[in-house]
Amino acid sequence: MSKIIVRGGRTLKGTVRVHGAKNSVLPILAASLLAEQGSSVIHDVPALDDVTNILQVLAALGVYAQHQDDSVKLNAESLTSWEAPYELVRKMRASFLVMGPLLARVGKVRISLPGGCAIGTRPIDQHLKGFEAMGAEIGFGQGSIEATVNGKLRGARIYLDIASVGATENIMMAAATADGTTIIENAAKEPEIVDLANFLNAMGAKVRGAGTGIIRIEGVERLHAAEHQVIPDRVEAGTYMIAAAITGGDVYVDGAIRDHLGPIIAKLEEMGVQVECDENGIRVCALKPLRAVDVKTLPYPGFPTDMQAQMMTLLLVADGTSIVTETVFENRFMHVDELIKMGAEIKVDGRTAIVTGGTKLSGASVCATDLRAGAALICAALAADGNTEVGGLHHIERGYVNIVNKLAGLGAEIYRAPSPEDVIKESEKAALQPDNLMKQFEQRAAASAEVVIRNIQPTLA
Ligand SMILES: CC(=O)N[C@H]1[C@@H](OP(=O)(O)OP(=O)(O)OC[C@H]2O[C@@H](n3ccc(=O)[nH]c3=O)[C@H](O)[C@@H]2O)O[C@H](CO)[C@@H](O)[C@@H]1O
Ligand SMILES: C=C(OP(=O)(O)O)C(=O)O
Repeated sequence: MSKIIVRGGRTLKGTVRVHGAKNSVLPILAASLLAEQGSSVIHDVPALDDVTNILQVLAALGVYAQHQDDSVKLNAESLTSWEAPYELVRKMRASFLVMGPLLARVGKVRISLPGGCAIGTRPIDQHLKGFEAMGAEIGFGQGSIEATVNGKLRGARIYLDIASVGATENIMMAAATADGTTIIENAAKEPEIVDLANFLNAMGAKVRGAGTGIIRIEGVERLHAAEHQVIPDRVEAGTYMIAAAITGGDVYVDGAIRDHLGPIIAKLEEMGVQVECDENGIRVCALKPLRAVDVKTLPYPGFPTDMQAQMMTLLLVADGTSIVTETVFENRFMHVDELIKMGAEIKVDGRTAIVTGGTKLSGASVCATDLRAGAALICAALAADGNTEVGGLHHIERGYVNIVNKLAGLGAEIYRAPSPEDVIKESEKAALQPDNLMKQFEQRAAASAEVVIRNIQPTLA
């Protein structure tokens, strides 16, 4: 198993750049399915496992994708399938975001039910309620959902029981080319919803009100390809802000957007961390002892659940006791047991964790149980005495581009120790690179030429 190894105690200093937002790029790539004409170009696409995965799902549906640096060009003019392969959907819940665009574009979709995962059961009833209200017929069988619509989807008024990010996105995409107007009430307000709406509008859609609780989508005849720059990742930015604060450091997070990080900034300031924002990024400086604060996760603009685990690690080094309440997912305290291995004092009671600050953290062998739990363990390791080995890297690599290099660039003592299987996988991957394939071909050609010459020479002699 590959591991990240951190020797704690270094103060982080310098500048770190934030990549494009995972949670924006996934629905935006799914939305590219809606373009009947031309090639969409998406900029600042982070090189994450989740991105590779959704691109594979799109490829299986007939989308032709080309990478250039951190941009991706996608042509969805000729779709070839309406079935998202089980093997790919199983790997990533967000694959479910192709359901809305496929229903709109092809009128038919088969996709496996996304399972629950470490952080909660994560049902999809609100997505399906929206599609049904728009005229789709939904059937279940053998772990899959099949949805069909007779003719076109129809605009509808849809009240979401929960302001679900994924359901809001899926319904927005389905509604973009529906007959008539769709109104989503109690819609999610996250910045990623606004980013998706901007992309859809650039494709010719008429989406109004994204970022508020009521989104109005006037269906248009068809959508075309568009160019779009993904917003910076607020969770990645927030994670580096916490990493800076937990080491008493001074870090400029290049690309972080103040308006997307309101609750993180507010909590850091309540704790006594100095935060300065300008139009290009956010500087975090934590020189004084930190104060304990209470944190409750809520849908945007509340404190993001995706920052709860990282924030909890910062509370461990503050003076006093803090209460952390998780209201979005029912099982998102999996990092607590791992933090306890590092000497943390945390008591969990249902959806509340009582965090005793000021206890000394020490290095241990721990494992990421989900993406943000992994980020939190790395933050804790930066502040701990001695070496920490963090396993479960496949979770972390879903959401952080080059986390090891970025932290090392800020002065952390951190490296990635690959497993023997990883070394083999890397050499297999390298062998498949076009340059290396050509070299292998040339080597084989030279070797066989040598054999031929050796075989021929005695005859000639
Ligand atoms: C790829 C992506 O963007 N992922 C983010 C998205 O996930 P995702 O879109 O899956 O999260 P949702 O907003 O849908 O989920 C919020 C809550 O609603 C519940 N729910 C959701 C849908 C539904 O049909 N029924 C239902 O009960 C979920 O179980 C959860 O308890 O928003 C979450 C909440 O900010 C973030 O943690 C994830 O990082
Ligand atoms: C929970 C997360 O992502 P996903 O919805 O893709 O599982 C996350 O980004 O923290």
